[in-house]
Amino acid sequence: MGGTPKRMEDFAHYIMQEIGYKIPTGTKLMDISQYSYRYCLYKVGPVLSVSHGMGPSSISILLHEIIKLMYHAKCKDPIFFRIGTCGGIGIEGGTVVISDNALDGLQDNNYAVATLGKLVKRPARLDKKLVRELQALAHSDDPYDTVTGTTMCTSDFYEGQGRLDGAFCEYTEADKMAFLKNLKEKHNVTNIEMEIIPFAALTHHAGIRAAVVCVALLDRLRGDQVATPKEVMNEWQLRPQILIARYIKKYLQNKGRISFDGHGSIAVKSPRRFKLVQQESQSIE
Ligand SMILES: O=P(O)(O)O[C@H]1O[C@H](CO)[C@@H](O)[C@H]1O
Ligand SMILES: O=c1cc[nH]c(=O)[nH]1
Repeated sequence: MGGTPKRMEDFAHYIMQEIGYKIPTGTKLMDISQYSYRYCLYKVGPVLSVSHGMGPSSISILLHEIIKLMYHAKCKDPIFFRIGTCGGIGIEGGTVVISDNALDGLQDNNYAVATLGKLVKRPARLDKKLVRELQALAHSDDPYDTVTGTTMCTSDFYEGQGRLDGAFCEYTEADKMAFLKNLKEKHNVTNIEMEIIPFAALTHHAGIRAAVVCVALLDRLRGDQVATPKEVMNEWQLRPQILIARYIKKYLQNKGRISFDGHGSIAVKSPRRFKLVQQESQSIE
């Protein structure tokens, strides 16, 4: 999954080519969800490519629906990926970041949702092994860096990310820089985006392995505006897709029963059923 319908339509076509999936002659890939007018959804064999919009609320709704869909479709061991864009902190534009930890705008690593008038918190955890597997698939001859780091999730692009160029701004450049440097130095934050907290929390709650791979559109220590030309940004947005396609290809070549140990060798593991948790104490298999 990723933010925009266009990216996820492109990914559907790209992954179809990468895994050699054929659809019947005379047919074409369709957006199964086109009449929802909310998200796009493409199915390419064992891969679903779906857009989630912007921000925690949007992805949270989508995740509830996709987790239910996986459950009713009796999927075993699904893996969820978010392929996105982000602002980097102290990294070059074009760098790919695999998230190994998630924090919200208050540097908490829980997803807090007001539920029946009370704040319910769920831990936002990512699968560290999946992070290592993905990092092992970055090629040394890729013409860009692929790094691992903590990702901050905000519910706003402007004030939420300390930008000075929104409609309102009641802090100074110095305040912003102090905030960003503190994120980097004290909390090891490498990048900022807007969905990782619900993504990590809801997949973890369901027992689904999940990872977030984003390309940095800029270095926030150098500015706020995304001034990179469109063609360059479009090329950058392919980078997370390339990494995830490498993973999917390797996974399918090994019949879905593999794990990478980070050194190129493969270990067989048994498939798991994931949980659809309906109440805290009750999980349905
Ligand atoms: O490029 P996507 O996947 O939308 O991700 C990032 O871009 C959007 C903000 O421009 C937010 O959704 C943020 O998380
Ligand atoms: O700075 C950025 C760039 C992309 N997405 C974000 O959320 N922030």
